[in-house]
Amino acid sequence: MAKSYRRGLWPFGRTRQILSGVDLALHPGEVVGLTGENGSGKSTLMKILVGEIRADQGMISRSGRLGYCPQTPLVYDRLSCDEHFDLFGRAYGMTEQEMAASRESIYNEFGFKRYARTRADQLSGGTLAKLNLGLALLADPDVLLLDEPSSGFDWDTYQRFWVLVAERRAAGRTVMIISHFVVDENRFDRILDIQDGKVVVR
Ligand SMILES: Nc1ncnc2c1ncn2[C@@H]1O[C@H](COP(=O)(O)OP(=O)(O)OP(=O)(O)O)[C@@H](O)[C@H]1O
Repeated sequence: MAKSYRRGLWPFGRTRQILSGVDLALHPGEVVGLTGENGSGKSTLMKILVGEIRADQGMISRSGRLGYCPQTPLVYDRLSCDEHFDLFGRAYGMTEQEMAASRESIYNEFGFKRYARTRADQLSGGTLAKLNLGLALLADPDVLLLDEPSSGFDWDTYQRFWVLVAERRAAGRTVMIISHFVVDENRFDRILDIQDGKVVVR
């Protein structure tokens, strides 16, 4: 696939090619890392994979349920954590029982039940990151796409995050994570690097 962005107003703007000839496939039961220098196109690629933006050229085929954790949390300032889970659960078509069970397990896993009724605009950055990840996990997606999910996490949450990723892999789910940390390298089955608009295996 290929993607370029136009900068400036038409007809004076210039087009900048971000991705060119990207070809990748994600398989069940694997944890894939996506790296690349700042501005290389990692978030752009992930946004294309989830359908948030369109590629200029190419074809994407998806199967199963997708969960997406964007780099900047997409939340509603005035809704509480509970209300977010409720809203997303309905959008996913989950029953009340399924949604409540999943929500409680996410609260327990990441230890933020005490903020269940706190509005998003009153959460700390780390708790907001937990909510962002929790919303992506809510419907137990087959494919989980995470754009730098752990940047606001404390050490304990960071460890729990990787346990959860390992559990998903064991359950045959796919996880793709944008990460800058070389220290995480051994946690991935494959690491893909974006270089000059293309995906290369590291
Ligand atoms: N909507 C947009 N319009 C114009 N240019 C954009 C747009 N979104 C991203 N870009 C540009 O495309 C390039 C790739 O951006 P992207 O966010 O995909 O990079 P990234 O690899 O995720 O970066 P980082 O590591 O800093 O998060 C950057 O130069 C960015 O400025």
